[in-house]
Amino acid sequence: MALFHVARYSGPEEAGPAQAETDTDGRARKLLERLQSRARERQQQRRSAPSQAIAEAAGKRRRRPRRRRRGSSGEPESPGAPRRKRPKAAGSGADAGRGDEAPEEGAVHAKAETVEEASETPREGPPEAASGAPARALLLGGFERRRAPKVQPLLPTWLAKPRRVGKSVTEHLVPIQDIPEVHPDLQRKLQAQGISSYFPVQAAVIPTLLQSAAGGFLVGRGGFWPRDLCVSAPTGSGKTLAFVIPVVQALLHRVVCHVRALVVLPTKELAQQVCRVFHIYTAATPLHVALVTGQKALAKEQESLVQRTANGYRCLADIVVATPGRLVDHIDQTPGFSLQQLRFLVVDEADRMVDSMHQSWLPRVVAAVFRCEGPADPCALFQRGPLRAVTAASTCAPQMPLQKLLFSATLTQNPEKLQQLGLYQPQLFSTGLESKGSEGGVDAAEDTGGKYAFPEGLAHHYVPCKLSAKPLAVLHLVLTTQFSRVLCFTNSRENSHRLFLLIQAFGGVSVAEFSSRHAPSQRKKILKQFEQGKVRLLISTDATARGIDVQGVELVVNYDAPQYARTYVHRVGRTARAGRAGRAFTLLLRVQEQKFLRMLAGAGVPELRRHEVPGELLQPLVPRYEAALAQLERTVRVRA
Ligand SMILES: Nc1ncnc2c1ncn2[C@@H]1O[C@H](COP(=O)(O)OP(=O)(O)OP(=O)(O)O)[C@@H](O)[C@H]1O
Repeated sequence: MALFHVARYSGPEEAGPAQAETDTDGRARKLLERLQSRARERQQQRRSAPSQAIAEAAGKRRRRPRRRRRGSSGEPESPGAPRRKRPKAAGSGADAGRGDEAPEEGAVHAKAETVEEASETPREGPPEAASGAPARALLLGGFERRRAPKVQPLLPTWLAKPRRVGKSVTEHLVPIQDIPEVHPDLQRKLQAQGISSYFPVQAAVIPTLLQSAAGGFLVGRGGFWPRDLCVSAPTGSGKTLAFVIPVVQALLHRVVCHVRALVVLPTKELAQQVCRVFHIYTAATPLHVALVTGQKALAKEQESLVQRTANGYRCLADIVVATPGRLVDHIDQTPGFSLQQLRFLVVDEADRMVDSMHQSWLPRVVAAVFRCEGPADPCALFQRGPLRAVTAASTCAPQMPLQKLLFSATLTQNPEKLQQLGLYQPQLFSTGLESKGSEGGVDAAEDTGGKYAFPEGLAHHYVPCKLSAKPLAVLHLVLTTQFSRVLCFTNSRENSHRLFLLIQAFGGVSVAEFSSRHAPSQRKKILKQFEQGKVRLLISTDATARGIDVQGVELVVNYDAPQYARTYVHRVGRTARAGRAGRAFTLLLRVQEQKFLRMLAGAGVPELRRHEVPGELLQPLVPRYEAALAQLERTVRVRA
């Protein structure tokens, strides 16, 4: 498939031939001057040295057996043969011209030998050689270190110049009626969900996708494939509907049920959430949505995907929402499960999914899409094959394209990573503040920086505190703020568990724990309780950091500081969604402060406020906290 061009770095080799020549000339001239000055020094030394020493040195040298000269072929020269011209001495222009790099060790010795040999053999020319001056090997090198030129990031045009999308989800919204391309039934459903306007990312992406799907399941006018889409917009800005609406509309008038849209997400909970949204917008349509995440037994999932008939298998799902592992299981093990009619491949949380490419789920999906069973029928009405050049022959039978749609709040700008997705003429929609690099590297900022966009209603704080005071600080934040739903993140499931037990023992706060310690069904139940407000404080690992949309989360606490800016963006993005307000607090040890502040500055956090929690405020909690600690200790001892 024709990909975008990756020309990532313009290093010194890209400085151009003229520049390279100038560099070489400059170095050659420098070397020549150096050698000439050394020759002058030697001459002066010889003039001042006592003639006796010179004679001795000359005598000693004369006693050494003379080497036999060999031709370049390695054969001894015949006595009658004319003497070949000796290689020029080190100071000659030819050598100087070659000396633009510091020679390797072996090369130095070889050169030294040549120079010594030259001084042994009488020759015409410089008088010092004839006078039998002491031979000294001339070692080249010792050139001053030059700073390597700064590497400029070079982005492909589509990444460097994205289509800008408004960041605010409270201003300049587009009323639903202003995009008449959206089917009236879908408009009605949107309104029934309380949605009267499109958020900026939806207003930009929905019409673009609908236009590219105007040719139904076939390629567009002129035989051209639709472009793949990448969307980078803040957390809670409505990316889900930006793909749900156009996908549902494009499939509305399908006649035969086949898997035509596949949505791949990193976690089961996220897949469930997206599946719920699809169910809302496909209700009262002939479209079927299937969820394959491994939450149910494989056989149960197979029943929702295919049905055995007298003639083979019948597909039961138009839209499949899946996690990558389980999807591959079905490709391998579900008879009759076919992706050969797939039109849309949606990759949500795309940067995370790129990281999981080692599972090779994407090549498996692409292979399943373009799988050819038996010899290709040249008279087939529709053709399916990987992208090729548009020719008269290729356009005579209608083609079915595969369009990839990537969504994330922290979409990677690393072209090498994105290239793994095999995008076709991608188009980027972004709310990002700055592009990390630019086309041609002219105004490139930095290599790995890049700023993320954050929800406008989100206030960022950090709380400096000691390790031992961290649980107390969490309790203080929860008890003093009176927020009804607080999400607290730790870096490991052990930390989550310990903090949960401690706060449970402390009492007074309805608390629950969410991590891979729990079975999927338990996790589902816990999330539901949190959504319903039955649990006030949910202590979680990063399992809920991405995509989870729980209404009414007003406070996010990072009990453990996140290690990466990307993690921070997703964690704090669980609050201040869809234009609402929210607050994020990160507890920091003194040693973490500097690095964390630098990381957030690089990530583009608009304002990070320091929030001191004085010891006096924690003091009233201490007796109960110590009792809880003692109780926890007893519990741990009993379990051990
Ligand atoms: N046009 C709209 N008007 C009002 N609310 C909306 C609109 N579009 C989406 N929402 C609501 O905004 C919330 C966040 O949407 P969504 O989950 O799609 O965000 P997201 O951009 O995918 O976030 P994340 O990056 O965290 O996954 C949801 O509760 C959704 O119902």
